[in-house]
Amino acid sequence: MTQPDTDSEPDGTVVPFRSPRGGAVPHDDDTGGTQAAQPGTGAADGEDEKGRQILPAPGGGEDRAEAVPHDDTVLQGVPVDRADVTADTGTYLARTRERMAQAPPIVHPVLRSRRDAAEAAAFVVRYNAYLMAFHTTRSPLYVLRLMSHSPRGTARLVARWWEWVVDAEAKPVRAKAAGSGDAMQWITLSREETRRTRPRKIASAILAGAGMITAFVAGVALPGWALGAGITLLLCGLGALGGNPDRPVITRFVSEELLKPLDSTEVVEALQALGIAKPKAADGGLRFAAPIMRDGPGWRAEVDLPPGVVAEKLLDRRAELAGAMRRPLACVWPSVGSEHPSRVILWVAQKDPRKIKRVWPLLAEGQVDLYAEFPFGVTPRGEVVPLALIGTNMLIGGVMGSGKTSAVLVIALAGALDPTCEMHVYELKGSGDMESVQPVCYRYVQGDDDEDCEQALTGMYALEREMKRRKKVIADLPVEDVPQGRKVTRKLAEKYPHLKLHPILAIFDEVHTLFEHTEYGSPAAEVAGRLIRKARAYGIILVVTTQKPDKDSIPKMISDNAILRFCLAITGHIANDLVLGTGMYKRGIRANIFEPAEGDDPKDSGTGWLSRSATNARIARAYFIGQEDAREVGRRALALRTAAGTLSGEAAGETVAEEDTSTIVRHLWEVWPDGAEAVHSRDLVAALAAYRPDRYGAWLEIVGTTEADTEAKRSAQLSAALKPFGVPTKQVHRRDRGGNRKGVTLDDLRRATPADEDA
Ligand SMILES: Nc1ncnc2c1ncn2[C@@H]1O[C@H](COP(=O)(O)OP(=O)(O)OP(=O)(O)O)[C@@H](O)[C@H]1O
Repeated sequence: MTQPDTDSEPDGTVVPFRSPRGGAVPHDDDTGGTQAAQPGTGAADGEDEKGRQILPAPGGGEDRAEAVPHDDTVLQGVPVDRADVTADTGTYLARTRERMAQAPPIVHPVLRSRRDAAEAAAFVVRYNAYLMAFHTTRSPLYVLRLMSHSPRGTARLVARWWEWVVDAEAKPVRAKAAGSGDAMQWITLSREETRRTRPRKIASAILAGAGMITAFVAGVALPGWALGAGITLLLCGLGALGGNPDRPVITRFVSEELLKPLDSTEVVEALQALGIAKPKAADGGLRFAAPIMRDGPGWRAEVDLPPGVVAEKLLDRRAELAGAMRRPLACVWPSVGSEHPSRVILWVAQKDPRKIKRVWPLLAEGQVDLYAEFPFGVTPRGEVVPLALIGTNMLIGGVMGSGKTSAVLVIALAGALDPTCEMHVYELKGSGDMESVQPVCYRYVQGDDDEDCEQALTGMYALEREMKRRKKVIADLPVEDVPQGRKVTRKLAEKYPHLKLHPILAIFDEVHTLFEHTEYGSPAAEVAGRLIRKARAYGIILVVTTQKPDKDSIPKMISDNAILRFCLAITGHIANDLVLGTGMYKRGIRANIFEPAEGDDPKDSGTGWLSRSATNARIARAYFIGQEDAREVGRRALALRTAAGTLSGEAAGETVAEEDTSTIVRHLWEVWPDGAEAVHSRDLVAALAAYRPDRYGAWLEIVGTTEADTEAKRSAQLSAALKPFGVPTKQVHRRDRGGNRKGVTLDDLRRATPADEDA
């Protein structure tokens, strides 16, 4: 398909034609654009035939009646699209600039990157070697096929020779002369025929004789192999003359999906099939912004969709697009271009990425430094996607079979391979997919029962306590040790090993199991919210995964404060934005373009949008590490830690202390003044903070603009914490404590206390 030449002049010539009443209409032959409404075109008054508006002639208004008379006189319109107004794009400079902007690069893109050039060269060599081997193995078949055509070749050769010997070309002329009764002409033609054919007949006889003698001598004198080769050659030669175009001798190598380069016809036809390009136009109303070119291990097309069609439309229909192109889903990657909303960047892989085995570079050897990057996955183009976790936290979301577990396993194994990293793993699916890292974990919990959720909650409390410990020790350090602010850095961790500031990787797989728990869900959401906001500064990396990205399964605090986000296949824009952040769906960062695994077909499993922000989002497929390989890595990690002496917690055979999971209701009973029917929130907050500073001490740090505001804010914290347990705060009167104030009544507290708990 050729592209429209945007630089050329309009094709048509503008000719004067009659006004509705027969008057000639003047035209502006520079632009070709000044045309008046023709009779029968249906164009409205004040519009040309293309619907462009025509203004009344200068001096319009009152004078319009004169300028556009209702008789045969000429229409004096001035086009809205005036040549002088659009002159900017018409000048040589403007046109040349536009041309230059679209000019192909001087150095072919493949040659710009050493990696691309090497890959292209290797590919060409591989391809030609393959072709050679392919045809060489089939050459005996080709010879047989050729020989099978030899009878037809012989017949063709004999027929042609005979026609030449008898001068068959001249036969109709001689027959005509014989029919016309012109004796002189006939005699002349006969003589001529004899003169031409006699030497041919003699030559043929000699050749036939020589041929027979040669055949006889060869048959007698030549060895069998030479005779055989000669006959084969002769038959092949005759076979070549008897070729049939419908039965080619050479097997053509055709691969629909593998090597078919992307071309504009394919793009246009696919978009037409989807109803996005115009059905009848040869170019589908599309415009190719740049020539289709090789881009890494695939091709890249930049297409402007027809006016009014936005590129986002195509994102939602990736599977249909791949179907229309007859290419595997994993090969077709549309994205929205940055120039304007109708620009599509279509990247098509040359080979199905799922069939390219990508091995995690750390599978067989190597260690990880969690303060630096480690390989997490690959882009559809095959580029390695690194991940740096220190100073961040991560939210991974996706439907069942989207590949969350395998993605988080890469992270867990990376953590395991850093001997300094303390691993806390809560695998709340209970499938055992993370067992490979258990031997190196400080704390490992697997299962989705109540006690597993309880342990996950206590784990969160323990992390919060550790965070506070680190915060305190860092706050006590001299300022020159923390020039970049009071946070954990590698330098700090190495300088003060006794302070134990090593990285902690805490993974909560399928965390919705915990957040949805009737008893532990609410306190877990609270503590997780605090951890996700603050822990990263202290070297504690929180990674949570969920297969239920909805507001009940991911607390707002987490979806709002997650830094790294990996959104695998999901359904709908709400889930998309919960995992990736508000507004991402609108910006075209859409994870509903991925398909989760179906049966044995992994489809897009493991593939998702990895983002830090809207401008830093890319599609990545996490490395897939099979369970056997993962166990091998786990064994290596154990050996590394044993050698480094960094095994701790359960991995070192210690019993990790059980945390207190008692609820705020229990704590209220502990601090409740004997005999009081009601207690003010202000007093309860102070009592709770004194009783359990690790849990409630933070409330006293809340400060408002006035004393009353401070009190109100702290009381609000208490109300929020009691709400999940059904304990309301309301106006209560205590004469001895300042009269009317917000507080809790003993009755309400009793009602919220489980029957088996002794008040
Ligand atoms: N990166 C990947 N590359 C190739 N295949 C993958 C990848 N990740 C996952 N798969 C395939 O998809 C299947 C489902 O993956 P996984 O169990 O990780 O999904 P999940 O989202 O955790 O599912 P569920 O929520 O049901 O536990 C795996 O069995 C595997 O075959």
